[in-house]
Amino acid sequence: MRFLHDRQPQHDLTYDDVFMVPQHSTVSSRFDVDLSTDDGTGATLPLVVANMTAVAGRRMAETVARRGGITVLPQDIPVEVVREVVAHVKSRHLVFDTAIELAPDATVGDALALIPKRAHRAAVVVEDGRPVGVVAEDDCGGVDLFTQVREVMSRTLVTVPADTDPRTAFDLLDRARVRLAPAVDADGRLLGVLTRKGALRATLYAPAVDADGRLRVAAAIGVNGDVAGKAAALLDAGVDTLVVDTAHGDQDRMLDALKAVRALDPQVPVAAGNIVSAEGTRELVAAGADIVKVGVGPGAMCTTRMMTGVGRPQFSAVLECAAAARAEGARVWADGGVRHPRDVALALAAGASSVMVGSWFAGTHESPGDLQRDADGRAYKVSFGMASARAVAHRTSTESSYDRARKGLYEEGISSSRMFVDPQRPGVEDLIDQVSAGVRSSCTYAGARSLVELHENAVVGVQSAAGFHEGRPLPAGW
Ligand SMILES: NC(=O)C1=CN([C@@H]2O[C@H](COP(=O)(O)OP(=O)(O)OC[C@H]3O[C@@H](n4cnc5c(N)ncnc54)[C@H](OP(=O)(O)O)[C@@H]3O)[C@@H](O)[C@H]2O)C=CC1
Ligand SMILES: Nc1nc2c(ncn2[C@@H]2O[C@H](COP(=O)(O)O)[C@@H](O)[C@H]2O)c(=O)[nH]1
Ligand SMILES: [K+]
Repeated sequence: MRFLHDRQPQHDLTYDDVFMVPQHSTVSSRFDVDLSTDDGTGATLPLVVANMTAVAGRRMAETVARRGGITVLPQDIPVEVVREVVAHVKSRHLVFDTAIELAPDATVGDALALIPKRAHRAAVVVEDGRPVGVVAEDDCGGVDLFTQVREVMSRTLVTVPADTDPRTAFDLLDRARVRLAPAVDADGRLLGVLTRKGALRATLYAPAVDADGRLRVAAAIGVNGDVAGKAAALLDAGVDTLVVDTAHGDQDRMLDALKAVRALDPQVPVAAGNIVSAEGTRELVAAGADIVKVGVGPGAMCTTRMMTGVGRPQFSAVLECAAAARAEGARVWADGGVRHPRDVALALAAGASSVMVGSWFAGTHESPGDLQRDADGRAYKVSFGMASARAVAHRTSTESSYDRARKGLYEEGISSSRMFVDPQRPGVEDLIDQVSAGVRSSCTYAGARSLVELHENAVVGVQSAAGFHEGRPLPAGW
């Protein structure tokens, strides 16, 4: 990446401060762009879901890995639960979404409680392991909550045989004019659900899979306690990337933690952070990090900059740290502050191998929280920061009352925020579609067929607030 007219900026910049200038391109289609990362994680899409309790759970991990990204399970989850989640994610089908299964005598109330947990917004009614009907939200209107689902389900079933290729499945669903169909094995047993969009996506994305062809998932540990023991347990559980995470990554505890993890000879990439300087990057790489997590203060749930005055505008932090990491053969993830596809493209242009997203993905069906509605009926999920009083209280629940009270003083995150679900893009895959479309397009504007070429070719200029404002759409006119 170079700056327009080779003018070096006089101050640090964030995503809103910069823009990319189109370059001559020989890439004739956005579908010709390869978005695979080169950081050893096996991701075919440069997105990492942040290790935040309100964002990253099993459902998110499965869905994002199916489209090529990676989810980092938070450090606050007990190891035995991580083990169970990893096994679950690795048992998921690479094409079909996991169905909500209901017995015919389950109630409409059961269906309505479970359907919001799936972006495809339906449940499959199953008898002896075989689908006998589908219940969508619309089928549940105007009946008592204790009505059995067998009375409201649609019985005209289109099923997709297991070995159908996604393009054929798309045509099958299109011709049958159904939005979704249960997928079945040769004995007619339920394997999952395929929507028309899911079939289309299966032709566009490649799942992030391990050497055995199973979906990949990462997990985080902190820098306190028995770091080696916890890391060994996570590796044994089968995590595909280990993330060592703390607010101030450039500290002795982190270097000790990294050395302890390295001593285990993990056969998976190790990410560590957070830092925002070239020196910090070099230290973490020297201590054993393959990937360095960059970002202090840009996160949506993060109050660090207001509390401490510490941090660094994220675009400059990523640019400097990515150069330092690449010089040592390592990579960086740009962590935090991503609110638009453009932010992802700019972080990749600056040299990040992948981009971490937290809060933006909290407001989707796949995040762990329950869907709630405000007084105007707008759907939302609750999000909170990992250094918020809420998260700290949870993390320290086994410590003495005195220690908990002491730690409770150092709050650097928001404890409760409403992340509204975009009615046009309620699922994380809808947001992934948007990011992937935006970044593929950025690459062709930069004449790049891959993310490496995007970083090499990108020409970035600095803009005023008016320049940024000019780029915003005006859906309501002016
Ligand atoms: N990217 C960002 O900007 C930030 C991210 N976070 C996220 O919050 C989560 C919790 O992280 P964290 O607060 O580090 O908690 P941890 O439980 O990981 O503890 C951090 C350790 O570092 C010590 N420490 C020393 N200086 C600091 C400092 N300035 N800030 C925090 N800890 C310090 C703490 O000791 P003692 O408590 O005795 O001081 C403690 O032992 C992580 O997921 C992290 O990524 C949190 C803040 C900023
Ligand atoms: N200072 C704090 N930073 C936090 C907290 N919880 C998470 N984070 C950081 O934010 C990113 C995600 O950023 P987002 O803009 O996509 O939400 C995450 O990976 C952490 O680095 C917190 O409580 N305080
Ligand atoms: K912030």
